[in-house]
Amino acid sequence: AFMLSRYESEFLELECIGVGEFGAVYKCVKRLDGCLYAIKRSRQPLAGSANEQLALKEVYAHAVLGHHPHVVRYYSAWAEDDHMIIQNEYCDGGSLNGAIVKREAKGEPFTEAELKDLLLQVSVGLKYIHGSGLVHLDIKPSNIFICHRPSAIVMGEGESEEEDDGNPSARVIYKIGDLGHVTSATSPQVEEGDSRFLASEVLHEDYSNLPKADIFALGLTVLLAAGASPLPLNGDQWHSLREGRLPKLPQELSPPFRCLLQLLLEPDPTKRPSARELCKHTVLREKRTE
Ligand SMILES: Cn1cc(CCO)c2c3c(c(-c4ccccc4Cl)cc21)C(=O)NC3=O
Repeated sequence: AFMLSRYESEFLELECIGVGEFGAVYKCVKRLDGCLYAIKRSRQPLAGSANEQLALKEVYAHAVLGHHPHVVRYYSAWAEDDHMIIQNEYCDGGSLNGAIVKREAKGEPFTEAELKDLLLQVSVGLKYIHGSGLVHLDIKPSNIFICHRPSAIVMGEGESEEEDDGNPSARVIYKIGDLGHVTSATSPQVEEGDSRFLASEVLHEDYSNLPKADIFALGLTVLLAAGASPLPLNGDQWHSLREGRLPKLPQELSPPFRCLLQLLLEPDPTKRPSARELCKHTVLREKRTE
């Protein structure tokens, strides 16, 4: 087009880092500030369509959620050339899904200490989202992004609002991303997320405990990081994963941690711990056992 779009004038596109039916995500550098951003460009949904609703809910959620260390940060969104564009924080460590694939390939699933760190960090992010009266509804490894905290203490004007989660030793920071399914926990318009991570009560349209559906999906997410085999989309295996039994794992986990994971997958959502309870859970708080 003769008129340079805002996307082209403000950003230099470095590489495509993801493609889906939604559109594509690019790693870009903003010409003005020289910083990296992840920018998703998707086809402008038809005005008044369900997809338009989804696109708007994503932007509303980011606007409401503001800044949190364990939620991917939102910078801007706009429409042009028949596309919707959202500019988010670029997480330099890829997605948790990518990390799981890499570790599996090397035959090194996450250790119990790493699994506890993952569960604790994502619980802190979920506590913030749930505390804002919202639910994510698409928690899964490909929607959790990794930032590598700089090893040296970065001098200079640190961002004051990023309160630390009190974990000085963590070199890896997990951030909840893709808010495309976020909705109100109390007056929800539920757009189901990935069926592999869907709690059975949501499949049966029981929306009375939506925050606990995020907890269920988080339980399956941690199990995958622990080395569980890929999750079924449907069928008998799908149902047996929702009867409260843990799938086979390639590693022995300590009984207290196994119990906690089992609780996350409880068929009865009221028996699953809340994000707030997980953040205080002794199993996750104790010093590293090894
Ligand atoms: C596929 N993919 C890869 C990455 C980079 C990981 O090193 C990524 C990011 C995002 C997103 C994203 C997800 C959903 C909506 C908007 C965006 Cl920008 C997708 C991403 C996002 O919001 N921030 C990212 O880093």
